[in-house]
Amino acid sequence: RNTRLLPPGPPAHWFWGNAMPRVNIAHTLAEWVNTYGPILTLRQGSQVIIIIGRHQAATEIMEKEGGALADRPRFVAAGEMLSHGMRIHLSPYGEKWKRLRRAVHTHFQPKAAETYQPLQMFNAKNLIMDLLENPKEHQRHARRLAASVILRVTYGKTTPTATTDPEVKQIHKVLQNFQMAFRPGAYLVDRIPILKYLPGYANHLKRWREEEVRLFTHQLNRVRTDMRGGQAGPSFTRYLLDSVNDHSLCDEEMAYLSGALFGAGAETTAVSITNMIMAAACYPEAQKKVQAELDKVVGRDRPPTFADQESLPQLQAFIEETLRWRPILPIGFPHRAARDIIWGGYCIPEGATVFGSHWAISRDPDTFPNPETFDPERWLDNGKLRPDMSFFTFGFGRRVCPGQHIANRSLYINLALIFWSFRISQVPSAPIDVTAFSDSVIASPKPFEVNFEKRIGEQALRTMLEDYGSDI
Ligand code: HEM
Repeated sequence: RNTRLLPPGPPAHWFWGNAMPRVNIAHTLAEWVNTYGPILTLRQGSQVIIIIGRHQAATEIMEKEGGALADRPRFVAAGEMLSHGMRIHLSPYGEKWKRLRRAVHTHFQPKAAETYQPLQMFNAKNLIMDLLENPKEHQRHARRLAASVILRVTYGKTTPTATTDPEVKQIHKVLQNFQMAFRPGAYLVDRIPILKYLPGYANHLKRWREEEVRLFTHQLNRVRTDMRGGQAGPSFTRYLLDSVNDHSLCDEEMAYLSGALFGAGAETTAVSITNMIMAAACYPEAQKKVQAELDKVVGRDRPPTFADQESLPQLQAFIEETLRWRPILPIGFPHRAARDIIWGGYCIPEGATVFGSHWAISRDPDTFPNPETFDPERWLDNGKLRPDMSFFTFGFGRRVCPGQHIANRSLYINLALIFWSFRISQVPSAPIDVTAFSDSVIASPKPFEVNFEKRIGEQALRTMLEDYGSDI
């Protein structure tokens, strides 16, 4: 019954299923959506995969049927062998996920996220100082900024968090291991789960697991020790340890939950900022409008703050458009259908893996006419942000990103300060390779040459930013 009602899709090999390209998967999915319709079926072996590639279908399926899609598919290598079911992202829907999610949600809901604003301003100022010193390294600075904020938010870590900091390097290494284990098709065990019990199979996953357990436990214990000594600043981990009776998480769950936040929040934020710098360099007219708005609302005698956010719709539209134009998770994150879902005469069968494909949705011509055009104006009506426009930057339904309020604040304050301080342009001899970003992902994109011309005199800028934000 279900097979007859499956959405259409490209022909698949009877045993292997659909061949997937090695790169630019998101683009291939978008082409298939153009050919087969808003939702399509793929197969990997016997696994049915449903791709949702249009805005309306995503709203009606991923959002309205959110309850049926709160589950994740099984990840044997990354979720079971490496993480022993501890990573919130991969955790199946159930009692444990609810406990983990509640803890994150409570700490990062909008009101609570506000308490980190002074810290975000302080780090945004540091990014400006880094750009003044060495503008060519802007991508590295964005990574350092994002790592610094997330480590401070998660652990209250007070040591300088340069990307060369040994602890940051170790955290990156653990994240890289995870990304390797999570890569689609990387491990046969994801197709043949019984291999998990084969002695000697993928032994390195055991070694990687020991490394991450050691690191995450060490971080948790350090906060615990700081708390005993009365030296722990506010942080997510401190909150977990303080309210252990409310959320009933054991030590390993707390250690992994904090550890997971770095993976979730660091590269995503860094790549978003880099994409915005690239968009500014590629589209000077759009940048000019944001700067005219900053000049009118803020002026050049004081830096922008969070209090200005509501009065800067042009800047907000620029951010929204960049997040649509270069989605941070182009393929999306997998969900699992817990029951049959009927939509448009098709059936998404129970057990199917379902992706809301961010890239394909971002190219939906009905919602975003001329989707390849970078046009912040599409988000505005009479100079105000349109309430009827949305994109799914932070995912879908019950699994929507719980860090979105922190992330949005980071993007706003950094972009406001960058645009207020600099005019960004391409270096004529080395034009930006926009295609290098077309698969914009967690992996770092190819470098491109950008010029940061000061809009505010350097000394005046340094003086005005002296007391900007606080390191809590
Ligand atoms: C621009 C920055 C960010 C982007 C674009 C982003 C995007 C996403 C997306 C698309 C998902 C998957 C949603 C789904 O399954 O449909 C997700 C999940 C998640 N994000 Fe973010 N995120 C960002 C920053 C952050 C930050 C700063 C944090 C932590 C403070 C965070 C924590 C998480 C967690 C814990 C999950 C897993 C939720 C679950 O499975 O229940 N993210 N994020």
